[in-house]
Amino acid sequence: MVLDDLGTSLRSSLDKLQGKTRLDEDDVEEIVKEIQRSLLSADVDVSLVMELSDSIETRALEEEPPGGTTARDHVLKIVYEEMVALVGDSTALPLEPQTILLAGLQGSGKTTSAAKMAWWFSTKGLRPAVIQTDTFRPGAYDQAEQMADRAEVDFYGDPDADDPVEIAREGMEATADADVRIVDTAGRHALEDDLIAEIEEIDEAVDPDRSLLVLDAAIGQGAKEQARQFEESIGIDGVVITKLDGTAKGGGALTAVNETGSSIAFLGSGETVQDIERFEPSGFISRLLGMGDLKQLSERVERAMQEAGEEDDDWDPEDMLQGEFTLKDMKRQMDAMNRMGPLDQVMDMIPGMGGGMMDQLPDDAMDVTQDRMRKFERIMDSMTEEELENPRVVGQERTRRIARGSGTDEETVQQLLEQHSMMERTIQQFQGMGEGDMQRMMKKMGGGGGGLGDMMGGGKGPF
Ligand SMILES: Nc1nc2c(ncn2[C@@H]2O[C@H](COP(=O)(O)OP(=O)(O)OP(=O)(O)O)[C@@H](O)[C@H]2O)c(=O)[nH]1
Repeated sequence: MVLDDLGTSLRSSLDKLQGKTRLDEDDVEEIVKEIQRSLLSADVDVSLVMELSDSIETRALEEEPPGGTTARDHVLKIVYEEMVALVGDSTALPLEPQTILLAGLQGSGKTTSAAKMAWWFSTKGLRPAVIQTDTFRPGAYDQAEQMADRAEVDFYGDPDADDPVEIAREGMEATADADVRIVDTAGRHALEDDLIAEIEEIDEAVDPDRSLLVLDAAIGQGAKEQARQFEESIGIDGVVITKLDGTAKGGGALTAVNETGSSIAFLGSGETVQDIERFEPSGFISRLLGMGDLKQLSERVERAMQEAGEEDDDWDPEDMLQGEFTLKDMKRQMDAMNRMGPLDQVMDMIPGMGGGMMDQLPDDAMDVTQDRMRKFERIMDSMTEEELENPRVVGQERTRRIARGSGTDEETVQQLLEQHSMMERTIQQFQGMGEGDMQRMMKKMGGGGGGLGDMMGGGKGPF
């Protein structure tokens, strides 16, 4: 993930301030050095690193912490504010009808991002369309069409035409019904003059509301020059960072954001159309600093719950908070969890659980959890309807039968039943609460006591 290393090292130097009420120059110097080291090793441009660390240093030494604030919280707040300002302190893309032009070098991920963004807008109730103008790369048309199909969004392209400007113009007419039009353009190996001339013409033809620069997270120092050129030719309003699922550090993208005076718009982290997140500066930096990101988490939970419910017409998550919590409900919750994405990503969004906690778990801890979830699923598949509805009927004999039928052992069946009663107790506590208060629910999840947090190994459950 971008600047992962920065998050980890910052947290450890901030932790050294624990208990202190006053900061001395040595403390500040140490933290600033840590920040510089991490940013530079993440490929952020040197002058930008100096600028950022200077302002953190000055503020940490000059600003008086408000009464009652510890030295650690004071520095954390300053680092947070400066980092948010660095990545762009507003959300680059409003949720409204608009035309978006995508620019970037070959292979940066424009075509994939066009479909992903279209999918994202469609989940927000807008009608998107992708317009493919890449006549340069053979196969670009088919790839774009297939991805738009997977995203279930409108698509326009013309495999027989060879003038991208003409395709763009016709595409705008053909997609007049769409709310959000995303115009994909051709990339080249490097910033050649003809690429710039072509994108300027497309820019003129479609007159976009926003132009976004698509950057591979692996790009290093080259980002600055690229950003400058695109900024000069078409004006850049935001950056889409792709391939964050790889090992890249993403520092170059931050440099591009700074160079264009824009913000990060989207983060791409995989090859399927759903692997995208709208960038929210405060949430992102909170996550980086180990403060959690409740907003993203609640979006994911909501989506996963919806998807799990779509396949099961009789199920309404609200019911769970009213009546009994059966093993069937638990199974649905597990399904929903599986849909939320890799557990370590989800964990990072939970306050108090993310931010480095994962680093401290043994490497195979998550595998054990996933493995356990799969076993639980098999066990539930071997249970009768009656047992699923009322697990209390499962005595020793039935436990033996279920263990045999599911190819697991009696101990695991027992653990499942214990897990269920723990979750049932937690759900019963929720039943007394007001309407879906995510914040409190998440606290529960993170704090142990039988909720989803336990299922992920966060509490004292059987994992
Ligand atoms: N792992 C991963 N792969 C990605 C991501 N985004 C794009 N890719 C892959 O990167 C490759 C290039 O992506 P494209 O979307 O074709 O890139 P492009 O910028 O349209 O390329 P040109 O049309 O040649 O300019 C493809 O194999 C994509 O599947 C991502 O977020 N994660």
